[in-house]
Amino acid sequence: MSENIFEKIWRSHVVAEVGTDATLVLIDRVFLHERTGSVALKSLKEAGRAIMAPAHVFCTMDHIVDTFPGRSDKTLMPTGTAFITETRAAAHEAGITLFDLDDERQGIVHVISPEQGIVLPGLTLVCPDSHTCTQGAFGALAWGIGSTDAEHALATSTLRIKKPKTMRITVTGQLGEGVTAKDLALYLLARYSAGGGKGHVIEYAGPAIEALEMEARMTLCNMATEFAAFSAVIAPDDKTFAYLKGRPYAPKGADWDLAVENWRALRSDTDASYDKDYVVDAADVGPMITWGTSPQHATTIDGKVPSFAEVSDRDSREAYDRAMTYMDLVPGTPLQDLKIDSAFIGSCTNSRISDLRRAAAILKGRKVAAGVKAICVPGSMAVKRAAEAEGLDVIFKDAGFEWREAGCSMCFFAGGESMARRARVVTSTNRNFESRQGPETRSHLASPEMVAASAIAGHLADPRKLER
Ligand SMILES: CC(C)[C@H](C(=O)O)[C@@H](O)C(=O)O
Ligand code: SF4
Repeated sequence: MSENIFEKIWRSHVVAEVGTDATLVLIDRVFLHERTGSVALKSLKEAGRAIMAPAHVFCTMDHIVDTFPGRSDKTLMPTGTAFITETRAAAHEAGITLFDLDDERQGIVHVISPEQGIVLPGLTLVCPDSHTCTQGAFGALAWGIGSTDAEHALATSTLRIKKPKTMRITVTGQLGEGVTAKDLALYLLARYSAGGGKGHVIEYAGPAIEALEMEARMTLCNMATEFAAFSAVIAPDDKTFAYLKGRPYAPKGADWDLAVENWRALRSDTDASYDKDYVVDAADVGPMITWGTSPQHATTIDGKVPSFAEVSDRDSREAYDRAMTYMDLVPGTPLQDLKIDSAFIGSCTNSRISDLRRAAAILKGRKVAAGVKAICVPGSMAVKRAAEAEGLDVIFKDAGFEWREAGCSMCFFAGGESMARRARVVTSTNRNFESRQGPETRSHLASPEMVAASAIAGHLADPRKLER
C-alpha cells in the first residue's frame, strides 16, 4: 500500500492502538526549555518518577533568559530567576543534557536542536513548545505538546495521541528574486487562513521546496503553528544530509552511511494520498507583510491596508474592527506609509546565519532611521559566533542595531524583554498577537530583509526597492 512520509514515520513508531481514537507512539527525543520544561521536570519529580531515556532528553535556556551582553541568572522577568535555577538543578538531577546559559551551544530550542544534530530524519521529537514543527524540515515528525504530555514522554518514551490528518502543499515553479520562505509562509496563511492546517500534518513538496536551503525550510515549517497544523514535514534529501553530516549528535562512520541509506526511503510514494492536497504556484508569492493581529492578516508590501470587504471571507466584522483599532490603521493606507518605532530580527523563525547574512547585505553601509530602535538577537550562540567571524555584528552595529546574546528575547514579551508601549514593530518573528512584543505593541511580521529595509527607511519598506 502506498504511503506518504508521515504515514511511514507514524507506522514505524506505533506501539499500540489504545481505544478507538488514540495511539501510543514511541518518542525518540524530548527537548525542554526553562519556561515549560521546568514545570514538567518538577512534577515528574514530585510524582516520584524517573526519566526513561535521559540520554535522549535535552534542555535549553532560551525563553526567560535575558539577551543583554553580560547577562546572568538575574532576569528582567521578575520571577524569571527561579525558572532558570530550578531548571538547572532539575536537569542535573535527572541526568539529561543541559545547554545552560554559559554553554557555547545555548540558544533557542528549535535552532540548536538541528545545529547539534539532535533532530534526525524519521525520528519523533516532542517539546513543550508550539514551534517544535520547525524541526519537521529534517523529515522528522516533531510536534509541540503540553507540560503534562511532556511528563508522560519523559517517564515512558511514549505518548498517547490521536492520529493527525495529512495535507500536502505542493509549490510549483520557483520563488522570485528577493522572495523568501517567510513570504511563502505568510502567503499561505493569507490564502488558506490561520485555521487552514488544523489537525493536519502538512507535507511541503514540489520544486520550490526542494530548492530551499535547510534554514529556509525551517522557516517555512516553523509557521505551521500559525496555520494551526499538528506539524509540518519535508522529505529529507541531499541538502538535509549535508546539513546534518558531522553534527555532534548525528551518527558517525558506518552508522552514518547506514542512516543515510534508510533516510533516502523516507519520501512519499508517488501515488500516496492525503486528506487535503493543494498546489500553489511560487510565482504568485511576493514579499509579504502583516497588517493586523493574526498571521493570516498578510498581504504584499506594495499593497494597502485592506477594507473589510476585501477580507470578509475569513474575518468577522468584529475581529477586523478590533484589529484595525488595535493596530491604529485606516483602510486604504499604503502599507509603506506606516512609520515604525522598532525593528526586531530574531526568533526561531528567522534568526539563523542565512537570515542574518541577508539582513546584513541590506544594512551594509546604511543607518537605521532616526528614532527607530533596532535589535538583532541571534538564534543561538553558535549563530552569533559564526556571524561575528564574518563581521556581520559590525555591520549590524554600524547601522545602529543592538547586537545581543542568543534567546527568544522580544519575540515574546512574557519572557520579560519588551518593546515600548504601543510601539509599531516590524519583526522577523511568527506571532503578531496583541501585546506579543510588549504592552499594546503593534507587530508587523516580515522577512529579515524586509525588517532591515524598514529599519533603514523608518517605515515599512520593500527590500527590493532600496537603492544601491
Ligand atoms: C512559552 C511557550 C510555551 C510558547 C509556545 O509554546 O509557543 C512560546 O514559545 C511562544 O512562542 O509563545
Ligand atoms: S523564539 Fe518566539 S516563537 Fe520561537 S520558541 Fe521562542 S518565544 Fe516561541
